[in-house]
Amino acid sequence: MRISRKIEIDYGHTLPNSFSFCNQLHGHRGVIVATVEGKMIERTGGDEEGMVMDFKFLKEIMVEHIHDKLDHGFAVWKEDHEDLEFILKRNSRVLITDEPPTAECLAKWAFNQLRHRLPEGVLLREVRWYETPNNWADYDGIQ
Ligand SMILES: Nc1nc2c(c(=O)[nH]1)N=C([C@H](O)[C@H](O)COP(=O)(O)OP(=O)(O)OP(=O)(O)O)CN2
Repeated sequence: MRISRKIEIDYGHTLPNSFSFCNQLHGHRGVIVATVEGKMIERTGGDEEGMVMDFKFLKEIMVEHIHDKLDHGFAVWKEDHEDLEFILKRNSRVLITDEPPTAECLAKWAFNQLRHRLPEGVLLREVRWYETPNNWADYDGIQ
């Protein structure tokens, strides 16, 4: 059985090598959907009976490890020295990425933020990162 939880964050980024306006400092309303898989809990009378895991706990993990790291912050590529220097002076919430902070990169980052933080028996299957309502990336831990 698979269940999914969505959170939304506001963040800035830039793709300095992009030929389009994506090379500007700009912001997005990011939507992140985590899909987890497990068996429905059968403990009779338990508070998670009939659930893979409580949506509430999945939300808490996503808020702590994704929202609270990037909401109202800025994602900057470690090789983008000029912007990195400016953003580190200006912002207290900065996510420094190994690759340009595309939707693909951020989906992978979010997946790795969650993968080892789920309850026993619950597997993270996929993270979907919407950069805009029309553009998104899916990462399943493999490619
Ligand atoms: N594979 C990727 N391509 C692009 C990425 C990305 O992360 N991965 N990012 C961008 C830009 O940052 C930008 O946010 C996308 O802009 P745009 O295509 O204009 O998005 P819209 O949804 O506003 O476009 P509509 O045409 O209005 O749907 C570029 N490429």
